[in-house]
Amino acid sequence: MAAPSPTNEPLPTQTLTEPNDSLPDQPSDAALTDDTPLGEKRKREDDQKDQEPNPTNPSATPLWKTSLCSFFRRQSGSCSHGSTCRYAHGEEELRQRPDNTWDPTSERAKKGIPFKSSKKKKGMTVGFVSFESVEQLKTALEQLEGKSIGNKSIKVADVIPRSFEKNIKPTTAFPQNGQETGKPVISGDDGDVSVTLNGAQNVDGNEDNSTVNGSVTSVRSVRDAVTPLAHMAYSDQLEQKKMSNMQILKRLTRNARKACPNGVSLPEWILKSREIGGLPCILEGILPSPVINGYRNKCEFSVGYSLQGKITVGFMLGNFREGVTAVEEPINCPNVSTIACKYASIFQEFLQHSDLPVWNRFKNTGFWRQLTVREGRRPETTIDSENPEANIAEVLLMVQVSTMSFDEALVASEFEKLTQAFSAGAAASVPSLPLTALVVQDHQGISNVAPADAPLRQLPLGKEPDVPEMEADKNLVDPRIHDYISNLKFCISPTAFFQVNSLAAEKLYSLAGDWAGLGPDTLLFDICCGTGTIGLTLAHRVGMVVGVEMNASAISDAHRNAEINGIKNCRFVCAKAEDVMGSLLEEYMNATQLQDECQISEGAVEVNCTTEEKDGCQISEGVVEVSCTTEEKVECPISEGVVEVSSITEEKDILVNNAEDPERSSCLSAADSIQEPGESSNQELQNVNIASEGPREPDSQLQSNCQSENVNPLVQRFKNVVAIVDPPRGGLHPTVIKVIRTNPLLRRLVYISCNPESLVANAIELCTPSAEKTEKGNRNNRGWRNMSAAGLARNRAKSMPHSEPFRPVKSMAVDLFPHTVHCEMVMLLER
Ligand SMILES: C[S@@+](CC[C@H](N)C(=O)[O-])C[C@H]1O[C@@H](n2cnc3c(N)ncnc32)[C@H](O)[C@@H]1O
Repeated sequence: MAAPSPTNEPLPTQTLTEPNDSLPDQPSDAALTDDTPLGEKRKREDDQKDQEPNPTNPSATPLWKTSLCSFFRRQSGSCSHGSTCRYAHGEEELRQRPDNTWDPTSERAKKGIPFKSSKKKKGMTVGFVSFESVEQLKTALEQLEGKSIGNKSIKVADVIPRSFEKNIKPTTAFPQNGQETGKPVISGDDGDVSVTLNGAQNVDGNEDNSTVNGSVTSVRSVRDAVTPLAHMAYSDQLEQKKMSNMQILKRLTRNARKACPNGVSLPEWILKSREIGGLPCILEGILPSPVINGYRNKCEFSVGYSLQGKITVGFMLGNFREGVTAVEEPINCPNVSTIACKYASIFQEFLQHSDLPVWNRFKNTGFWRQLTVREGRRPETTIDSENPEANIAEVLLMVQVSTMSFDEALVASEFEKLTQAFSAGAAASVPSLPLTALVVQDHQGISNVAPADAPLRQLPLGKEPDVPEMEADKNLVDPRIHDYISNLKFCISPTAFFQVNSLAAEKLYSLAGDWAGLGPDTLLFDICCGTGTIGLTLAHRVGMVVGVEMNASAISDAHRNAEINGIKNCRFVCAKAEDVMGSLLEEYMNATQLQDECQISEGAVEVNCTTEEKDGCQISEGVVEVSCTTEEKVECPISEGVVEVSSITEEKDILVNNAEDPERSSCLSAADSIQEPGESSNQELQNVNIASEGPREPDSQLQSNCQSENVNPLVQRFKNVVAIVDPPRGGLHPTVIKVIRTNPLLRRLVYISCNPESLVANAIELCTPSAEKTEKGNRNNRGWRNMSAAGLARNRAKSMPHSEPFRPVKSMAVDLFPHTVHCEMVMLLER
């Protein structure tokens, strides 16, 4: 099969839109496109029920038969609703709308504004309209300008034309692609939407000068799209990020003030915020990245067509939602390494001759979708910021494809050619490029963001001399690369999260550790732990780490990382934090309460173990005698007395010897836990504690945790329970926030965020004082759809169970992403 000509891509021209609410039941292809998810029909039926007219007087419903029925048209004149369908079965039945317009997909509407074809994806506020000629386009512009649908106005905007579309009459250069013809696009859920004519809108919306007749005077470069701050000195970039983070942080104060319930006094931190310009706490500054150029250890390159119409591997100039589909080579993007650029270029060259098509974002068809280049560095004590690439020792390539409906033999042969192309390209490069593993990810979804469980297949790069052919073909080798943070080695599998700027991440983690107030008697929860980086780099500073992560490969990496670095005081749980955090905290806190049950008499404490503990921990006597001094009593908040055990040395030794046996690991903890805090060195602790769990299905994981480690006595030795959370861009799940907020023993929380907006939203819930009487959440309230993240958080804060709020203590930005607007934010919350 030949690669399709770029002209097969529908020509993005101009978007024409209106909000959904003006035409709530729009059944045209705009609303029911090929990508209409399952369940849409049902939705439509529901809509229909809502609007069911009186059959004797259909015109009582103003929208009755004002839109064409797409089912009727698609199914060649049949529709299950028959004559009761509220949509028009054909042009004859079609009625004019109350605003005197016609269904824009109808012939009558088209008579008004001629056009060639249109395209819109469900849920998008923009659509694309193509025209037969410049004249047609001009007419449309004139007629559309200033038009409104309902009470919302139509906006017309350009999309960036690809150069092969420039100065060529669309009628001759771009034959109709045979789909979605003759339909203007109607959509939008938030009011104004744009009509895109032969060009693409700029992300910023103000730099583009592309014109409607297809000649572009200026479009944004890939450098500007990917690294918009690259034109500034690095010190100015830092200043800009600091200022913008300050503005975002101020929202926390404003929103928490707003959300503070009537009759409850404003917390001290809000009152004091006036002294620091409205900030919720001091922003200590911004930590610069140790490396400014070529720092990204992971780049995801899209496959598509350039402005010149050439198959290209690189970055999109904007996003699809904005009508931008052009992909440009990653040249001059200072955050990308030359190694990554070279691999993009090798792949691009390969695609020019491939027999399989590149992915078409409009039609959701094609084969080649994306190339991910992941780099692993050598350990290094001194940072060569001038030449960070000198340290790159390993490269993992992951090519995303959509194999559906392609011939297996053809696919296999293309994969073979791909392997050869990468291997030859890497070897031919001067100096040669590292190439550790090549993986193919099969993904059918609309966007390139594949689910964590999308099938992966490793392509053998060459046969190991001592590996039999069969084995090599079975891809037995684990496709992983390695990187180093804080002198620890990290194993990274293809889909596991790993900070893209490892050297700056090192700074981030150590700052988080410094703020978390760690010590040998600290139990650290590393929530959203990925490959275990935070917990493992801080493990030597705490008694124990419990990491929670939903990505099974990342958890498996975390286990391996603990092992290769000889760290034994970590337990990793593979589950969604919202599913297990409640139980995990309960598990540890329950154990704490057991200690509270200790009876202190004359400085001696008797710890009564439950039968379960006895069985689990093999403390045969069932009673352990401990003694404590008055002074120690004051120091130990858990048992009101620091426990000292004199008679279990032997027991401990036995347990240490069994450290390899996971069944015994909690017993190790038990024995160790009866040590006086600070008595055993942390190293010693590392030698005795092994409590890690392999990746399992998130749901079964929790059960198994609960069953196998009903009460983990290890917690008894911890005075200090701290959480470091590092959630994805969306922030923490509301359940996790609630669990953290309502657990009174969790006094300190370090929040690391790659999106300060979601940090603020989560902090509103964590820091707003409780009302005397908690409001019940209204599940039926659909107003949330239009709420900001902060508004939603304020709303949720009202139904937060009565609990002591946290207060923001300090914050610091850490720049992991030079040349871009992004930056990490760390905030310490205490109560
Ligand atoms: C920003 S990354 C941080 C990873 C890690 N702390 C690090 O620095 O490498 C967020 C991590 O949260 C995980 N994640 C996302 N949603 C989650 C959830 N609901 N429960 C647990 N982990 C989640 C992701 O898989 C990802 O590994």
